[in-house]
Amino acid sequence: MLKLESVSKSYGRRQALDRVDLELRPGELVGLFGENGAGKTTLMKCILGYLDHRGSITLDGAPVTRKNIGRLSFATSEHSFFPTLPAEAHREFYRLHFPHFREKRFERLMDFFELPRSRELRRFSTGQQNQFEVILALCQGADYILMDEPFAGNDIFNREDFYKVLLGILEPGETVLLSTHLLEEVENFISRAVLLRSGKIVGDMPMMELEESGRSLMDFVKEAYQYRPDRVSRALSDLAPEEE
Ligand SMILES: Nc1ncnc2c1ncn2[C@@H]1O[C@H](COP(=O)(O)OP(=O)(O)OP(=O)(O)O)[C@@H](O)[C@H]1O
Repeated sequence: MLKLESVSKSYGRRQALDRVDLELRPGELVGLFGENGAGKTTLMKCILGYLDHRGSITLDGAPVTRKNIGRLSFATSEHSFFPTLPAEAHREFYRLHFPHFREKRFERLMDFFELPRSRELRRFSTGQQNQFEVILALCQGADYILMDEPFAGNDIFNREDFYKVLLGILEPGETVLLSTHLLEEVENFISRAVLLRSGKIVGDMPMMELEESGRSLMDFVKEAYQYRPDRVSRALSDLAPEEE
């Protein structure tokens, strides 16, 4: 289990995470939602040890260190691959460095996205780079796969099909934490929804429970955020040019 206890993070005076408690259990597919600046990326970077923070983060009871960091993988739109290497060189690198590298899955996903194996990554389109970033995170052999808006800029056909493929290939013990703004697209993929607002968890709901209550993910997010439908009309009337 990946466990966060009272995790807080500030950038100078700006508090990005405020005493976050969160447990991710093996096999869960968790959607992490929240408005721009809610703290989703910061949360993932704290889990990965990229950022100093207060509070505790443990993997099966042990702090995240060089010893167990390989159990976590990360796909980010900031990209973490080597731009001057082709896909096939990444496959070799991962095979050498990650004992649980999933080579068969790598080949299948490369075929699914129809990515060229011998072209340097910097010559991929942004969408293809995102796809490759996700492939690496899924094939590293990690138990906890963190994905931070992995498909920002990708076309809808690839994204929707991809979530179906993902459901088919994930093994029971693999856990996914996926941050995205595209609620409808992942509604049928995730098993649990976690909502962040101003660095605090304001909602945490198993999708089964949500379905049983007859509400959609969007309903849940709007409730938790106390969404105000009059916000747009108010902003427009405030911003409208004054009459002479
Ligand atoms: N390097 C940084 N320096 C200062 N403030 C930062 C830095 N990174 C993030 N922040 C601030 O921390 C808060 C949380 O940012 P974060 O990027 O984690 O949000 P997010 O939920 O991922 O947003 P988005 O959906 O827009 O990607 C925001 O107020 C942001 O301005």
